[in-house]
Amino acid sequence: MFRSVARSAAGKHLLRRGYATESVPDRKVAVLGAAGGIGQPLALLMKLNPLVSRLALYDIANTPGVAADVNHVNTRSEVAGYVGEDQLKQALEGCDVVIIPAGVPRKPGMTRDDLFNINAGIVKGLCAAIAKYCPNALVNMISNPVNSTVPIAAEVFKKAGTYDEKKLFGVTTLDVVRAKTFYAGKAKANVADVNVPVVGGHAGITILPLFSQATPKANLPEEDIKALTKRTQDGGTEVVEAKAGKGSATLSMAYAGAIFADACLKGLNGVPDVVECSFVQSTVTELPFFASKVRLGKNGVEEVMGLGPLSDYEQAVTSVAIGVFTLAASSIGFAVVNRIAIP
Ligand SMILES: NC(=O)C1=CN([C@@H]2O[C@H](COP(=O)(O)OP(=O)(O)OC[C@H]3O[C@@H](n4cnc5c(N)ncnc54)[C@H](O)[C@@H]3O)[C@@H](O)[C@H]2O)C=CC1
Ligand SMILES: O=C([O-])CC(=O)C(=O)O
Repeated sequence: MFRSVARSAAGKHLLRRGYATESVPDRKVAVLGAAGGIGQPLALLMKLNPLVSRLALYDIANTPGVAADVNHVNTRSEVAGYVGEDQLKQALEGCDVVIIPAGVPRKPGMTRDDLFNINAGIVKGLCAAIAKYCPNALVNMISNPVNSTVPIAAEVFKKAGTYDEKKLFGVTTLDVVRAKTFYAGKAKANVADVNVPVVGGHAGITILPLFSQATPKANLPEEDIKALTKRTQDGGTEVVEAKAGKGSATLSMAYAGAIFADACLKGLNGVPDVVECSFVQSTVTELPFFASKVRLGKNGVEEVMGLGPLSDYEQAVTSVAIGVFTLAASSIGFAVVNRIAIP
């Protein structure tokens, strides 16, 4: 449904923000896990996004308060809070984009895989509801371990007969955000001008920043590239340790999640050349899911882009990461089939 807002206050705001269109489509976005550490700032950032007309905030507790709070912000969207499974249907119906940061975060000493048992069950339940109530929505999976929660979501959607590989995304934008920040610091570049693709997955050495393709070019020495790569791969752990038991990245993740959801909305609205890195179904390597640059369009993924030219170092770390993935894939398969009862 299209609603002309060009002459309204919201329309003028959109024009000022560079979203110049005669009419802006109505778009409903849901955040599942909206009362959490990521969910709350992400709810605020999505409320600030002029492309959103309805914002549904769902959690198992506390969303009425978050929704009442965020709803007073002076932007276009109407915000509603939904709490508990009974209200999941209402939260999801009519959604164009569903963002999932529901699930437990890491504590120091844990890997993302340690979250699997709890988060796989949470994601499975939420995806079953998505299949039922908004099967055409783009799903932005934030819950960890992303390398496993995305294949689990795919399995749930396949069983429900709603799977569309163009509509399922593992959100790896925080890896890109970190790679840009760290590179800008080392290259003494303005971070706003920096671009760094990050491919692979979202855990330790599966996170592969491609600094050889970073712009602006800085010709950093090999040891700097190795240090930047390691820092990007360990970025999540850096935050987990600094928070010392109080969770993992929330604010930078909300920022990254908002960037990715905005890109999805722009793609849906037909904005050309919207490209972000994401963990998607892929034929770029032999692995079924892999993060790489993805062109977003009116149906979600329009093109999964290749890796481009890799340096010798990047080729070596990519081979190692693919090995790790292949090993893990057997356990993901086992988990999906045997440990998680797919409806
Ligand atoms: N993809 C990425 O780059 C990143 C992913 N994460 C992951 O995001 C997830 C959330 O992290 P935080 O927000 O810090 O955790 P949190 O514990 O602060 O919030 C999680 C929220 O999920 C809710 N929740 C639990 N079960 C639910 C269900 N069945 N339905 C709806 N909501 C449910 C909880 O009530 C809570 O409000 C974690 O798994 C974390 O590892 C965190 C940072 C980066
Ligand atoms: O490290 C974690 O557990 C959370 C996360 O995925 C990140 O910050 O990249």
